[in-house]
Amino acid sequence: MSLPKAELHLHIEGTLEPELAFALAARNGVTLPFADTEELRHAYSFSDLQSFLDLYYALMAVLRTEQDFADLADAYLARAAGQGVRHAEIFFDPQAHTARGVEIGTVVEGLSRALERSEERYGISTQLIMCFLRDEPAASALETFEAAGPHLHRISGVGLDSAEVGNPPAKFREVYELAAAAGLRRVAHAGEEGPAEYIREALDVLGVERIDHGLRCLEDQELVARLVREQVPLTLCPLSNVRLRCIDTLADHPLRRMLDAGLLVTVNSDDPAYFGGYVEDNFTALRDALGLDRETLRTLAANSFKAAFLDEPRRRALLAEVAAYEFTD
Ligand SMILES: Nc1ncnc2[nH]cnc12
Ligand SMILES: [Zn+2]
Repeated sequence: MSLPKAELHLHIEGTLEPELAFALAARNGVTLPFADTEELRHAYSFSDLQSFLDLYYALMAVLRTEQDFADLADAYLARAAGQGVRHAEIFFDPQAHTARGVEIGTVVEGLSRALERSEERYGISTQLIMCFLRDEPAASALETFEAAGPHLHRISGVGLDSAEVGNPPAKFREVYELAAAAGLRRVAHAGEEGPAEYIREALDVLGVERIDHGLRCLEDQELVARLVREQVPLTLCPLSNVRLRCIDTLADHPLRRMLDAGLLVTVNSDDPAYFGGYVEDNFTALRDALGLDRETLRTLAANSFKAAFLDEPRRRALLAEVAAYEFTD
């Protein structure tokens, strides 16, 4: 049995494994520009965020029907269950699908079909977070929010992702105001490739409750002090950071320094099909690279539940499971 944990930074489209991509391509009559899964896997070598995003968006061509989205989410949940995940807050990118002629209702209803059965099947509670693509115009985010209107009862929050540099959080002030008025939770990617200033802007202008990545906060000690004081959760993704060359090697990852500074950090997988591991693989790789002891791993698991948008009884129950967990390896 694995250490119980929440996954708070997971793009469902980033869980599309090569085998499922080819199966969906065959089902939908889509031709992929790769001969087979092995050739596709060879393309998983990235120089930066954009080089990954190019492949990530291209492969989405195979996702067309509600059943495709349900199959994608179910495959993720089955794997997550094997990695100790007890709660998952799942990102999706509606504009990447509507731009291809797939309606937002197809995406949300398809994902929800799998999510609705997740507690019963896998013991994983779930929420959906709708992300806006920050390299698209603000008007497109507003249109997306409007199109999501009939499905908002299935969506817990909004997020901001895609190419960060040159697309500051403030560009999305209006749509975040609408989301807040609709009672949605707010998060945003900031400080992955972009500067520390974007983290401050996400907090001050968008009113976010969590920062996705946030790695570059370390360049601004005043900001670090604020994140510690306000206990703003940071959803770190260590294997992603190495694959997208935000850091050179896992041994260089500042996670331990961040914990020691008092930051509320969590460990997540981002796009596990592309970055070489799901969430527990991230825990294990960090443990091995940084020499983390069991109590530090327990702290990281507890942080994931502290940072989650859970109701208090379930948060308490899951924190109790973490406290009682007995390591066997
Ligand atoms: N790591 C990441 N950063 C920004 N946008 C993303 N979309 C999917 N993964 C992402
Ligand atoms: Zn991400």
